[in-house]
Amino acid sequence: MLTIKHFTKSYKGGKKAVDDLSLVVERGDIYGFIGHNGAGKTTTIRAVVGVLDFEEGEIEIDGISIKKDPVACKANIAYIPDNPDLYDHLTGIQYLNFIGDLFRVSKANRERLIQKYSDAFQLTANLGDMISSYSHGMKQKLAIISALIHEPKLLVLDEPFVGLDPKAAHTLKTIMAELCSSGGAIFFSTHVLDTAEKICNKIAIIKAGQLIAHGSTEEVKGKNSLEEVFMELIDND
Ligand SMILES: Nc1ncnc2c1ncn2[C@@H]1O[C@H](COP(=O)(O)OP(=O)(O)OP(=O)(O)O)[C@@H](O)[C@H]1O
Repeated sequence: MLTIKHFTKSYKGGKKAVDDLSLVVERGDIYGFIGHNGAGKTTTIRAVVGVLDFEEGEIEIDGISIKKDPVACKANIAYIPDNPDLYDHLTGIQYLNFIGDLFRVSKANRERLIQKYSDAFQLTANLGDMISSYSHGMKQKLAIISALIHEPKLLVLDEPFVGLDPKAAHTLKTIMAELCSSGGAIFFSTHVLDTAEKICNKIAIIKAGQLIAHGSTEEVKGKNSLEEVFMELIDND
């Protein structure tokens, strides 16, 4: 579903933010991407979803290069950034319809999916309100719903649990599991290690731009907790 081969990215004037990173996300995977602040998670994620240029390496979605055919790739991806920038002057429902138009979602599917996900996130009553009146968590929920209405094969999320209340976090976990059991895949960054340990079948740990562990959650953590393994790997130079 997602193949990253030797991805390397340097920002202007800086050292390598990500150095020779390779990993594969397969259909059905909930793949957690963890690392300390500044490790290179957002850089990798932004390159995967085609909003950040890169010179070295290759990224493919379902065998299609994100560099060569970004439009075809983006049709299959939904991306929720860590701080979604929504249009404040629209209402929630106007925004969802705007995204639905962009991805050419049929009227029937759009209505069904908006209903399903806004009910699940308890946002239905607020869809007629201006986004400018939403709390941070409500904006986060709207961004998640907008990502789901075009039924992406690959859902890419940057820190999705930040700002969500416990019920919304639980709803998101359920939706993530649903998407993967119906043949989709998820690649997401998080600092919430116990959630990653519980819901991910695969984990990658990045440190200072380099992948220092990746594989099935059992392989990566062994008999320890993910937090213990993470602390040990991050502290060892
Ligand atoms: N636009 C930019 N210009 C220059 N350097 C950048 C830019 N964006 C990120 N960096 C640098 O690249 C490195 C990786 O940053 P990145 O945002 O990918 O980390 P992260 O793992 O997502 O961190 P966090 O957990 O804090 O969100 C850091 O050293 C950061 O300072």
